Amino acid sequence: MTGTVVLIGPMGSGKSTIGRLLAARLHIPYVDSDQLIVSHTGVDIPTIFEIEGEAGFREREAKVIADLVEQGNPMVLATGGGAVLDPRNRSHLRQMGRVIYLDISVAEQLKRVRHDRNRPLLQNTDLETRLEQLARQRNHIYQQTAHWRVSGDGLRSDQVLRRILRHLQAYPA
Ligand SMILES: Nc1ncnc2c1ncn2[C@@H]1O[C@H](COP(=O)(O)OP(=O)(O)OP(=O)(O)O)[C@@H](O)[C@H]1O
Ligand SMILES: O=C(O)C1=C[C@@H](O)[C@@H](O)[C@H](O)C1
Ligand SMILES: [Mg+2]
Repeated sequence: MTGTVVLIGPMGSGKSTIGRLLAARLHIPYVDSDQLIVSHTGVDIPTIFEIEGEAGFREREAKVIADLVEQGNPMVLATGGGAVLDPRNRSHLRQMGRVIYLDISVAEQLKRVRHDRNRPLLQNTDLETRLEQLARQRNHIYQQTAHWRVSGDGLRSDQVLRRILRHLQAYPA
């Protein structure tokens, strides 16, 4: 049942949290595109946005994802919330393996990201309005990009993990 699993979805949907758990269960490496960008640049994501703008960050993100496709080894890849905006990334992610959309409501997102300072798109703005706007812009893209969607609302990480494992078992690579 192993093969690469890619997690996509909005900020706070749990891609990084569940990605780590899933990789441990599948005994394959965990890779986080946001983390790779941070380790390559040596600065945090807000600093990259400050210096290079969102466009600069997106170019770095596309490069990291293109490099991962080349690797070809099974992994669990947690993507950044905006990775699917670039059509090159959408095609690369589907090439890598099974793409799972972690879906959560804005209400649940609000609870999870309210105090987080590490997400530049959510700073200095009315958080709820911003999250709703992003959801309108992006949710259909997550849906189109993914092979499967799992709703995480009201579920603990271990419960989401169990759902994903059941799905992967039912539909082996
Ligand atoms: N199932 C869950 N129930 C409650 N809280 C959760 C759950 N999954 C993750 N969280 C919490 O929500 C926050 C965001 O989770 P996480 O960083 O995994 O999201 P993400 O999808 O990787 O976001 P980003 O796109 O910004 O990287 C963390 O504080 C995490 O502990
Ligand atoms: O939703 C987004 O556009 C982002 C989500 C984060 O994972 C980071 O990739 C960055 O903060 C941008
Ligand atoms: Mg993350």
